[in-house]
Amino acid sequence: MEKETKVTELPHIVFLTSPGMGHLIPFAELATRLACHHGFSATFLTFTNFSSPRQSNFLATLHPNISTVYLPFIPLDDIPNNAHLVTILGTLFTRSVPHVRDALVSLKQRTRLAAFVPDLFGSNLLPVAKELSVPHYIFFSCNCMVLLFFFHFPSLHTTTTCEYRDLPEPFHLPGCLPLPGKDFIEPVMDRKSDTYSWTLQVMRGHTSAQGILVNSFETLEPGASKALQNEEEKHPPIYLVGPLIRSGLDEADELGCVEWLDQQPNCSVLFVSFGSGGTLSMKQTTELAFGLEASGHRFLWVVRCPNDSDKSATYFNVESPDDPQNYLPESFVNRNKNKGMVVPSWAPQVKVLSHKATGGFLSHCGWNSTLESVGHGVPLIAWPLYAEQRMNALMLVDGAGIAVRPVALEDGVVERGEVARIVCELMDGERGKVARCKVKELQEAGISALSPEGPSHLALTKVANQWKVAIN
Ligand SMILES: O=c1ccn([C@@H]2O[C@H](COP(=O)(O)OP(=O)(O)O[C@H]3O[C@H](CO)[C@@H](O)[C@H](O)[C@H]3O)[C@@H](O)[C@H]2O)c(=O)[nH]1
Repeated sequence: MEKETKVTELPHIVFLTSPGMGHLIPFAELATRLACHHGFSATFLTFTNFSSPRQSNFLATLHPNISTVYLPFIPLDDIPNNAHLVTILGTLFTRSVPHVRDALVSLKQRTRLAAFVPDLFGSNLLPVAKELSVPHYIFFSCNCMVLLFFFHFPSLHTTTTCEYRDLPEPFHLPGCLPLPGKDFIEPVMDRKSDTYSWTLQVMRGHTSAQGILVNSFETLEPGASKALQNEEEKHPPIYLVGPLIRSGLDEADELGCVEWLDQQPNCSVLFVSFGSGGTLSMKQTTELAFGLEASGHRFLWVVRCPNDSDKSATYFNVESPDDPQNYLPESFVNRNKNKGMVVPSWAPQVKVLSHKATGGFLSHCGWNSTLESVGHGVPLIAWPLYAEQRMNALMLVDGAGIAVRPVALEDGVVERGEVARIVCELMDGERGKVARCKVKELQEAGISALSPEGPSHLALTKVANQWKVAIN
């Protein structure tokens, strides 16, 4: 009889992710693949700060060879309440250095530690692993275009002085569409801010990784992925390992979204959701509600309590405490009960996107949502809110051609008439038809990238083998 390998004998990877489901989900998928297909065990180092029941429940359901270690609580009392997300994360990661060092030392004694892999905010922790002679890589949960931006932006920073929205010409990243300054990632939009300095530091830190795993695949970003390969001598080796998305089978559905979808015609429902952190202003929530209603199309809308100042207000804790009837237009829910379902805070997104009744996705273009939409052949309405989402939207609409985008007024609000127009355009217009065909092609390409002979599977195998060799 074959002897079973003990978990402690397996090569071991330590992951460190920012708080927030948007970062945790793709890491969990990567860890699961490494455990199931490549014989690894793993530990998630997790911040006690901002940990939520949703996150801890999620971590508890992972593969048995994946465990969680909570880092000690890190005081952040000196950070203003209204500090930007990036400032909070930058401070959190920097202050975690001694705790991460302790955890790595201890795991090095107890396991066959093969690599330390933080997310993009953890780039300033790579030197800690280097000091301990632990291989150190980054898992980049955004796309190739954003990674190119990370590599090329620091030189733009030294050669320009104006705010980027005032740049006279778009920024030319190799292999990408010209990028207007107004569409740069949102944390660099104010050069004098703390957030700007943190972002620059995070970007520069990427060059000290021994390799960067990217959650994307060649067919989705042919130009950008090629450009990354062409300039490989300028940065760490890049491994495209995507699209890593969840199967969704284990998603809870307490509010009966699937049951409701079962009663709708094929391809008739627009799913509306802004990821784990996205919130709209009161005015925008009202306009979106009336616009969805006026479109005449069916919809399943994940609603959050409006916030007029912060578009990422629910990032650390997605639960929206208020009853949606308190902030949606009067009798909206009742009036639309035959055609629309409103779900507060959270829906089983992968189950929804994989349902045959779902025909479109109005999304903030978070990269996981984008990959999940592609992975299920669902075309999008691009509605970027913060972070790198404007860059994603540009790529999805003008590059991949799998999304349409509404036109906003000068104050950023998309009015109800425009909402109705764009919903009809996606669900039964010409551009929607083209987007639907293209996204189905990409869906196939994504499946084949991850198949046993596919480039993403082979890229992950290559890194996994390097990690195994390093500990032998
Ligand atoms: O009701 C919901 C809402 C979200 N999700 C899941 O939560 C994840 C959300 O991820 P994403 O779409 O990437 O959005 P964010 O949570 O906003 O992700 C952050 O992290 C991403 C990856 O780094 C970035 O692309 C985003 O801009 C950033 O905001 C996805 O897996 C969704 O399936 C659900 O299951 N149900």
